[in-house]
Amino acid sequence: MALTAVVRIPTRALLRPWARLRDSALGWMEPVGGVEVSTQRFGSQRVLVEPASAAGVAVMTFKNPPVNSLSLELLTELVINLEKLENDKTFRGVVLTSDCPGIFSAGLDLTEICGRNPAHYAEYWKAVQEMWLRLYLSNLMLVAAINGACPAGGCLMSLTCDYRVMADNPKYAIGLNETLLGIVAPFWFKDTLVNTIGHRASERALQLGLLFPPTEALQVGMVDRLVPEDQVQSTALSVLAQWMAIPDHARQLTKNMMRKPTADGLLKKRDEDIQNFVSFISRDSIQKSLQMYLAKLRQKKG
Ligand SMILES: CC/C=C\C/C=C\C/C=C\CCC/C=C/C(=O)SCCNC(=O)CCNC(=O)[C@H](O)C(C)(C)COP(=O)(O)OP(=O)(O)OC[C@H]1O[C@@H](n2cnc3c(N)ncnc32)[C@H](O)[C@@H]1OP(=O)(O)O
Repeated sequence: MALTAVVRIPTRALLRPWARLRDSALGWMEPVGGVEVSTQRFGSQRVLVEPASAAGVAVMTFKNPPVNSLSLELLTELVINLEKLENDKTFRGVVLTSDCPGIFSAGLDLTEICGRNPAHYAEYWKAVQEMWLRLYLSNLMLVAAINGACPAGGCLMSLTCDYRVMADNPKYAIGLNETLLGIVAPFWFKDTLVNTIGHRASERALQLGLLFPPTEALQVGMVDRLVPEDQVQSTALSVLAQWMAIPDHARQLTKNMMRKPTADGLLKKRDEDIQNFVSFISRDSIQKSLQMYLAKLRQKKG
């Protein structure tokens, strides 16, 4: 029999200034107090959410081809779908994965931070902050099933998860490579990395913009497990099954205790962080670096 549930979407979620929702892409949303949805399969244009066969678990799949870059739309849909899962108390764990072959996520969408105006940069950065805060502090157990390349913002997204399973394919790499683009990983990207791999390894990785192939990523502690490509999702689901054995309240309080101080670092100065980002990214020299990097990416094929 089909499993269905009523999911309440708080209206406040619809009122956030950055979330100028493209309602056409979010067919399940209605600007009223709540909406009934089937948990058989839901989501939106760029984020598919499917309940897994195990009770209480969902798989969230990003499908923003060609490279799952974190566009404003994808970020918005991600946060809304996460909130929807959190409000539905039947879900306790989520696997995050990608529908783009060979790519988990190419990170921030460079077209959102290059050649736009300051108001756009501010709106976009607020959405990036929101994605990080929501994932990092989520009460749900999150496991990243990293089935492809995972640079920069893609890496950040996976680092917010409680556990990372990566495909053991030397073609893939993961890391915060911002310096290679001539930009700087902000302090909360850095803090997330430090909390995962420690200070010294982060200092080196961030300065050099290191992208670690799977074996090195495992060694440094950036991922927790490597498996053959076709077992990434099934392994992530079995990891979740183990985590589900822990009483939720104890695990959630522990997660919050570990992560809240880091999240507070941003929460205390969100507006200042947006201003810093806007003034940094608007510099001519930074825009030139980004344009050159994008041009190189585009030329690669030709
Ligand atoms: C003092 C200052 C203090 C503080 C500073 C304050 C603020 C901080 C400031 C800035 C912080 C910004 C933090 C930024 C984080 C980021 O995430 S930046 C993005 C970094 N991402 C990357 O470097 C990845 C780039 N992409 C790739 O390496 C490859 O595309 C891939 C390995 C992901 C996939 O390779 P392929 O399969 O070979 O695909 P293609 O390379 O051919 O790409 C297809 C298509 O997609 C376009 N594209 C790729 N990545 C992006 C992207 N991130 N955004 C937008 N578009 C992307 C690529 O150009 C191709 O386009 P077309 O040629 O088809 O048009």
